[in-house]
Amino acid sequence: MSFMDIDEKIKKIEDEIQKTPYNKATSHHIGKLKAKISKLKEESLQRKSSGTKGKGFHVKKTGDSTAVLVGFPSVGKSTLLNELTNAESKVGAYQFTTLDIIPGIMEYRGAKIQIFDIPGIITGASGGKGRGREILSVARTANLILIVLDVFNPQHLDIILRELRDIGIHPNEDKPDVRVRRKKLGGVQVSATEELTHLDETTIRSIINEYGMHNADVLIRGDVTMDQFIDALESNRAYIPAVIVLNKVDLVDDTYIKELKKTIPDFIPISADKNLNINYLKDQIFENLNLIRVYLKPQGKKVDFEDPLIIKKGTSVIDVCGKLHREFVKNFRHAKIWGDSVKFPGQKTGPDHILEDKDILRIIVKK
Ligand SMILES: Nc1nc2c(ncn2[C@@H]2O[C@H](COP(=O)(O)OP(=O)(O)OP(=O)(O)O)[C@@H](O)[C@H]2O)c(=O)[nH]1
Repeated sequence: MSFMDIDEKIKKIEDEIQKTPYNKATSHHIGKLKAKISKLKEESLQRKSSGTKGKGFHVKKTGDSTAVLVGFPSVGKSTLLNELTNAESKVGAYQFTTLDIIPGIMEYRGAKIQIFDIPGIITGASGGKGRGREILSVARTANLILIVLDVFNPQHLDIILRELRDIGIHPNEDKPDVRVRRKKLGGVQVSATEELTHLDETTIRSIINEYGMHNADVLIRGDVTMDQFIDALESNRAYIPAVIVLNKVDLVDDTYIKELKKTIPDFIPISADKNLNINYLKDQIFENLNLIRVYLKPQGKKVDFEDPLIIKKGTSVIDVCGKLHREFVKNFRHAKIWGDSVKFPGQKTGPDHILEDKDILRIIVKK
């Protein structure tokens, strides 16, 4: 099947969905059609990326975590990258100055966060859509997406979100909790932990069948929608937190910003050029990456406040031991902690204790 065939096929099925009234009796049919579309889109994506293999949008990751800047040309991504990081990205007074992926390192609260600038989301006539998508797929590998909007073009947000979704990225969404276990016999058995208001068993079966499974146990947690259920069956989905950044606010007044707040609920207003609100943005990047700092206190030594260990929120004491040295895991006795995660300073904890930002940690091992 050529690209054209795939696109046409998708269009045809979309038209059919449009024409089909949605009700209990048609739900399973619509589910099947949506699953077909999802599979075709996946096929088209796979081809686009294999076609350009080796041309190199592979970016080396360094640092504790990575974020990527996504936006239209000339919204000020290069300027912002230069403000946030040590990179020296070219800033152009015309569009399309950024043609490569430019990485920079932002040092903040002792963490080294790698930030990529990728070319504007619409890459223009020469780039073509396929290449644009290819580049955009770099976002898939990031831990955080920074959607950069120009203050005069807030409507770009919807386009960006759609483009991201088209390549399987779901910004700010939780991964649907759906487990499917194939079996040899017994048909499709569905169990759910709560009432499903968007899906019935026939629809679930029809979708599962479309994916070539006729015997399987399906366990669903949460009231998932039909689209979420289909997404859960695709392996290629990325659920990544995103922050919306509104740049060039130096060009408008407060009333303008207030108006925008009515249509875009959550954005961070900044001016990359005039250095407005950049520190707050750094703070929000750190927060949304879900990072915390832990200061280590080696036995008989002072706390190392200079070089904190940067870890993910939710990390336990024993996970930290694993990062440091396997001896700490093997000979772990207990930990002593000073900070927000404990009731009193120097409290003894076990291996499963979850650390919090700015905790001081001392690991005590068996002699
Ligand atoms: N007034 C104002 N101008 C800005 C701001 N940030 C960037 N600019 C200007 O906007 C223009 C585009 O900035 P770039 O940083 O090159 O934009 P870009 O998004 O990297 O553009 P591409 O490389 O084409 O993708 C330049 O003339 C910048 O000086 C800002 O906060 N306020």
